[in-house]
This record gives sequence, C-alpha cells and structure tokens, in this order.
Amino acid sequence: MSAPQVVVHRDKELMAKAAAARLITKIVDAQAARGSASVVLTGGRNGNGLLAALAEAPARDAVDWGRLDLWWGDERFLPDGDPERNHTQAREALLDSVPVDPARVHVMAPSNGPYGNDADAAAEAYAIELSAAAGPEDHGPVPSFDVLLLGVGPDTHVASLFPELPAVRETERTVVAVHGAPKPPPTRLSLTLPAIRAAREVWLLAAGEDKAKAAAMALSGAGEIQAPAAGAYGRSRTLWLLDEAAASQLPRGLYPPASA
Ligand SMILES: O=C(O)[C@H](O)[C@@H](O)[C@H](O)[C@H](O)COP(=O)(O)O
Repeated sequence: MSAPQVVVHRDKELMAKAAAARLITKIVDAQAARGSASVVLTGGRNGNGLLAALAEAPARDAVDWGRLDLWWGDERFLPDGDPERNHTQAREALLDSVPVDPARVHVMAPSNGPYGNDADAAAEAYAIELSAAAGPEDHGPVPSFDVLLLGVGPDTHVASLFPELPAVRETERTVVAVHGAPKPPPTRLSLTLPAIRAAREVWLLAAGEDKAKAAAMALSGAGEIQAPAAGAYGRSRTLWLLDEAAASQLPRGLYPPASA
C-alpha cells in the first residue's frame, strides 16, 4: 500500500473544480489506454460538488461518456427518484447533462425496486453485478475501477462504512446492507473495504472545518475500524483532496505548503 498523497486547495469550490479537472484527465487517459474507464461515485456535498464542477468543466466533453462505467460506493436505500438518493443527486449534478450509456450506469437498487424493501437482497444483487463485470485481469470479484471517489464524514466514515459498525468489519462480501446508520437514512447499501481496495486509485474528498479532525485522525495512523477512511486505499494510489480548512489539523510535514 503506497502512502496516501495529500493535495490541499484554498477552498471547497476550488477543490471541486480541481478534482473535476483531475478526474477528466484520468478518464481520458484510461479510455485512450483501454478503450473505456470506470469510476465509482460517492454521495454527499463534496461528491456532488465534484460532479457539478465536472458538468461545467471546459474539457468535459473530452470524456467519451458512452464508454464510461459508473458505479456507486454507497446508496441510501430509498424509493427510486427520492431526492435523498445519491443516484438522484448525481443525475441532477451531472448525469442528466451528459450522454452516458444507461447500460453502463450501475445504480444500486432502490427500496421500491425488484428487491422491494429487502436491503440485503439488493446488496447481494449489486455484488453479483460487480462480479459479472470483473475480468480475469481484475483482483477478485470486483472490476479494477480506475477511480473510486469517497466523501469523508466528520466521524471518518466513507461510503456507508461507519466506525465500529459491522459493515466496516466485513472482509469477505463486496457489498453489504447497512442498518441503523448514524447518518440518515438509516438503511443503506455500501461497498465494503475489500471492494474499495480493488480500485486502482481511491480519491477521498474532504472540505470544511468539520472534517479537519477526521482527516487528521485517518492520516495519522488510526485503525480502520475506528476510522474507516484510514482503511480506504487504492492498489496504486490513494489521494486525499482537501481544502485548507479540512487540512488545518494535519500533522506538520504531511504535505507541502497549501497548493493554490
Ligand atoms: O451517502 C452518503 O452520505 C455518502 O456517500 C457519505 O459517505 C458522504 O460522502 C459523507 O458523509 C460526506 O458527506 P459530505 O461531503 O456531505 O460531508
């Protein structure tokens, strides 16, 4: 596991724009190299902020949107179209503005979908979909995502993996249902740490003073059960994208002076 890289931007708006530009370049390079790319989206303000910035990016259409597989790191288990669903928010921020191939937008089942309100069945179905998309060159039952995006909660949760709860302790399954999540809604679907670690690159997004303690804890050697963000790392790269407020409690020397 390579040491996490930390890049600090002036504020959350610049962080979103810079992360969007970085993601465009990563997708374009992957598509040039392998003919397609795969990205795992995240919910929350920073995740959606990145998508909104991507929608406005000058180089947006350098991406071949029809050759991009989109997955989710987690989803709120609510009815399809519910404004609180990560899928709904991603559509509003970006997906309804670009010509993605619907067959390559892998949505986690809603609570009024084919599995009804059985979140465990919905989680199992997504694990099967991931496994079907994995190829011989992948490291197990999950495709080698080019970039897996994660917002970071003030309690250091990522996706719907909350400190000390069963989901963060999962070592076999790739997708689990989360019941009783401390962040509403209580029922969610989430990739597990083993699935997150199948990604080539994991990018963690955190902006704001309320994330400073979480970033410092996760980047200072905390264990993944107490600080799930500490267990979120990629096969070839782990990148923390912060604004200055979220970086304000990082140990000195962990990153060069704040980048613009
Ligand atoms: O479904 C969710 O809520 C997200 O996936 C969650 O993991 C989010 O990314 C963090 O809670 C950070 O959210 P903010 O960026 O809004 O602080």
